[in-house]
Amino acid sequence: MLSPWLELPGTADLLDSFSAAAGSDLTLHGTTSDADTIRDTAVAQPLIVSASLLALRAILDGRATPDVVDVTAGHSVGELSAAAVAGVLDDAGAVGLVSHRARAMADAAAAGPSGMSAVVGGDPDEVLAAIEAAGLFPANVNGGGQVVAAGDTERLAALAENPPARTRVIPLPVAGAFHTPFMEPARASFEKVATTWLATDPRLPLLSNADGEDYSRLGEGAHGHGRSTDVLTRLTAQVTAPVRWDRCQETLAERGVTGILELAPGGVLTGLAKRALKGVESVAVKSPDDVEAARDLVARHSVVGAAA
Ligand SMILES: CC(C)(COP(=O)(O)OP(=O)(O)OC[C@H]1O[C@@H](n2cnc3c(N)ncnc32)[C@H](O)[C@@H]1OP(=O)(O)O)[C@@H](O)C(=O)NCCC(=O)NCCSC(=O)CC(=O)O
Repeated sequence: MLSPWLELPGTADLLDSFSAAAGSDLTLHGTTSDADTIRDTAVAQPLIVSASLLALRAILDGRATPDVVDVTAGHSVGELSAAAVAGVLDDAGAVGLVSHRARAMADAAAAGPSGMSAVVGGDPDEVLAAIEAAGLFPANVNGGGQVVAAGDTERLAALAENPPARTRVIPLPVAGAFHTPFMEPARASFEKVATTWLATDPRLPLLSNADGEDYSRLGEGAHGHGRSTDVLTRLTAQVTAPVRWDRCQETLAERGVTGILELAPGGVLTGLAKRALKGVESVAVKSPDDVEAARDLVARHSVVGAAA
């Protein structure tokens, strides 16, 4: 997963700093660990955030993010990467924080057989009703006709056997029912770490998974504490709350976004954007081979980049 990035100058040192922050050997996991090892949530989440941030630094090549990016958002675990893109967390801080999140979620997922399945297509109201009737939760509302159901494994199997009209149910390779009440023990233990984590206010517009709002437009910050506290509070709540990626995409559309860059490992969000944000150009940065296309997209679409 990380081998191609390690061929770029400076990346090995950056990854060493991420390993130190994570308290685990991410270079080993990102290069030679087997698929089962890195599928473990406790390993997967810090690896995903590391891949995103190695890609970001490669694309920026020493430039400051606010000089290039007009707005940023991340999906579930990616919301921590987005917080780093916005400068709320420094890169190693994001990897350190996500490592705590990952261990807490892995522990909570080990409590019983649970999982997640994407429901694609169909009538949105019927899909939500069917998920509820099956005793499951609409964990990720991804837009473009995709809702991820989460909960007990047997109930997910029953939904797949009896899917809502005109839908397909696609099981996801994840260890538990993330973003649902199943994760309450993880939320409670993560909260103790997250709420005191070192953070600063966003330096560019950052959208929240809770409702797609830009943090600079939220009311909480007006009540005596900074935006960084809002971000940490919402990152904690996100562990048990639905990811409203549909609303994040709606905000991107309202802001007139014309180009989207998806950081590594990359691919799922550009896939969703092709359905929900038709006509918006996107590049998924999967390996260093995509960096030139990413820079080209930024050069043609970034408003702040054009001004800088
Ligand atoms: C469901 C996916 C696997 C689908 O990805 P694909 O690359 O296969 O996408 P695709 O576009 O080819 O779609 C697969 C098939 O479904 C069909 N299809 C897709 N979307 C459709 C729609 N809206 N309506 C009708 N059909 C649809 C396609 O036509 C295709 O059919 P055909 O096969 O006939 O061509 C992906 O979008 C995904 O991973 N979504 C879930 C994202 C997510 O929420 N992850 C959970 C993260 S939890 C997490 O991260 C935990 C944490 O917080 O840390």
